[in-house]
Amino acid sequence: MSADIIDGKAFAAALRARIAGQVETFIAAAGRPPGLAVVLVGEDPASAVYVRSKHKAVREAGMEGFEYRFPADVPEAELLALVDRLNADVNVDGILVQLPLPAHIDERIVTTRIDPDKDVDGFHPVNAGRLATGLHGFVPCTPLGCLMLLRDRLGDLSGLDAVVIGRSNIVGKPMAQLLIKESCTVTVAHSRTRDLSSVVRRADIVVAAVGRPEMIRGEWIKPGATVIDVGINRTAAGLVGDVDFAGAASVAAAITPVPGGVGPMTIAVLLRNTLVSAHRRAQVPFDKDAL
Ligand SMILES: NC(=O)C1=CN([C@@H]2O[C@H](COP(=O)(O)OP(=O)(O)OC[C@H]3O[C@@H](n4cnc5c(N)ncnc54)[C@H](OP(=O)(O)O)[C@@H]3O)[C@@H](O)[C@H]2O)C=CC1
Ligand SMILES: Nc1nc(=O)c2c([nH]1)NC[C@@H]1CN(c3ccc(C(=O)N[C@@H](CCC(=O)O)C(=O)O)cc3)C=[N+]21
Ligand SMILES: [Mg+2]
Repeated sequence: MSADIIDGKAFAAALRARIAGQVETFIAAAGRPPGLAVVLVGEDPASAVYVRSKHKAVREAGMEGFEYRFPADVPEAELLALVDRLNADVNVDGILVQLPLPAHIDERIVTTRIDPDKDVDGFHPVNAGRLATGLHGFVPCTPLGCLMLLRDRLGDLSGLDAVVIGRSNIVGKPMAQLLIKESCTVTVAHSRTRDLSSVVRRADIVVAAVGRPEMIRGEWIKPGATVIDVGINRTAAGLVGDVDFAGAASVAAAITPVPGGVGPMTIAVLLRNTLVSAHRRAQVPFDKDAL
């Protein structure tokens, strides 16, 4: 193995410590803590684990967490009524409805009901549009976390060839938007891409967000590339990413592990977005780029 391992867990811990410091300053100025509401529908064990670790991180940062749980068969209208109440609650700066939702609930309707200025997930179409057009708004946590790791590692990304594998609204598309903004030459691959290995082969930056265990092979990676593995796959062998880690690590310059790479960044950026939201809503000045 020759690649450096990008320690997302350590980077996220340092970011969370800086956030905790800024939370104290915010409380002194605003007289209340930043508040994040997390809504969980159903009993999916993986979702329950994420929600618990989000909550722990919220409290450790000195923020206030509001947690709501519904049974899997909750009517959509009841969920929307909660979103309306949270939109109106002055102590709530951020609202996160854990996805996926049960099949009888339309995720688009729920996501679109959240006030875009409390949408710390960055999933509302208004925030997607803001990102696409260069306006201020919330950027989805996972892609922004990936970008922070890339900038920390590579500095200026301009002119680099980047390939994003996956085109979901929550990871692939916003990741591509961020890399375009960084002046990378961006290719977005997906299930209909022909000859994925050749597409990956030319990339200086590979971001894998597919949801298929170890499908991005080490032999596809250009020597010296930086590999960001977003995938979280539970297999008999344990938690693995979308990248063949051992194979890729023998040719890449740097690679994120799973676990301990992108996942912890997602949670740290969620806290960051909530802190930014609190400052905006309370009209307390804040330099988010200094975090
Ligand atoms: N670490 C973290 O914080 C997070 C991790 N994740 C993980 O990231 C992964 C992706 O998540 P998400 O974007 O929500 O997933 P989706 O299932 O929404 O999207 C998967 C994407 O991968 C593409 N794809 C599927 N099969 C192939 C293939 N054989 N070749 C090329 N592309 C393919 C799909 O293409 P098409 O559009 O054509 O169907 C689609 O665009 C998952 O493992 C998920 O668990 C997700 C969010 C946060
Ligand atoms: N509204 C919404 N917002 C989300 O941001 C959201 C969501 N729904 N639904 C599910 C996905 C997935 N996601 C992860 C968060 C943290 C880890 C994480 O902390 N992973 C650790 C440990 C993983 C483990 O042990 O299970 C790691 O990779 O090291 C992973 C994945 C957020 N998501
Ligand atoms: Mg659904």
